Amino acid sequence: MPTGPRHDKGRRRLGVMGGTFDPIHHGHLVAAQEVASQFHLDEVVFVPTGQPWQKSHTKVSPAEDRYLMTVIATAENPQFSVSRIDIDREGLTYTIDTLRELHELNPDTDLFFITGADALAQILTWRDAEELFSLAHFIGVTRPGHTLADPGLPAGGVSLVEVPALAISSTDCRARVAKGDPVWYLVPDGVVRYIDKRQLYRGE
Ligand SMILES: Nc1ncnc2c1ncn2[C@@H]1O[C@H](COP(=O)(O)OP(=O)(O)OP(=O)(O)O)[C@@H](O)[C@H]1O
Ligand SMILES: O=C(O)c1ccc[n+]([C@@H]2O[C@H](COP(=O)([O-])O)[C@@H](O)[C@H]2O)c1
Repeated sequence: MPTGPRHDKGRRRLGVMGGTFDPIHHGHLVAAQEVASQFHLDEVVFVPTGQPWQKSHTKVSPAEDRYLMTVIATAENPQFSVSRIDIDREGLTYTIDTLRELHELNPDTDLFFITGADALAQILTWRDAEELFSLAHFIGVTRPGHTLADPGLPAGGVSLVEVPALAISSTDCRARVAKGDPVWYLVPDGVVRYIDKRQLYRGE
């Protein structure tokens, strides 16, 4: 039984998974896959942030490393792709710019922005919040430790989706690497090797 909005024949359905992806982990991949399946998406494009303004107090790895880890993690899935639009845009990253650009690049396409329950709860603080809902349908996915509650967003503009719980966060992955603990099976194998090769998260 489809749970997504009405499927308009002839229009492509593109999922957009934005994130810092420092590093990308299996929680992100499972969330994207589950939404793609429930909403009958043709493709999900992962969009690593350039400079996430709400993480300005946190040290973020170089965009090129986060982009390459996202490419490695998604390479085997024909339904997944990765976009450079946020990391190639100058200045701070705002989702309104991401969606405007994707909208122009993809005519005859409905956009579905996939985000965690924690991020969705903050969406009214995002830049040009009202216009966001005219550009995409927003899908909030469950995340262990965060309650999936409707934060009073425009009716019809938001869906909430249960995804199989994976208690993984990028923060925890970085802390594990810094301590010398393994991240095998929390992130894809190629990402473990990339972190090792580039010596990411050591000494943090
Ligand atoms: N385990 C998970 N299950 C479901 N959604 C997740 C999970 N981890 C992250 N997300 C969602 O994916 C999106 C991108 O996440 P992000 O790149 O910030 O990863 P993160 O694990 O939240 O990172 P950090 O711990 O550094 O804040 C966010 O909307 C976030 O809520
Ligand atoms: O546009 C905004 O103002 C805005 C504020 C905070 C987060 N976002 C987007 O939400 C997505 C998840 O962000 P994060 O920080 O949880 O990785 C990512 O695509 C960010 O660009 C967007």
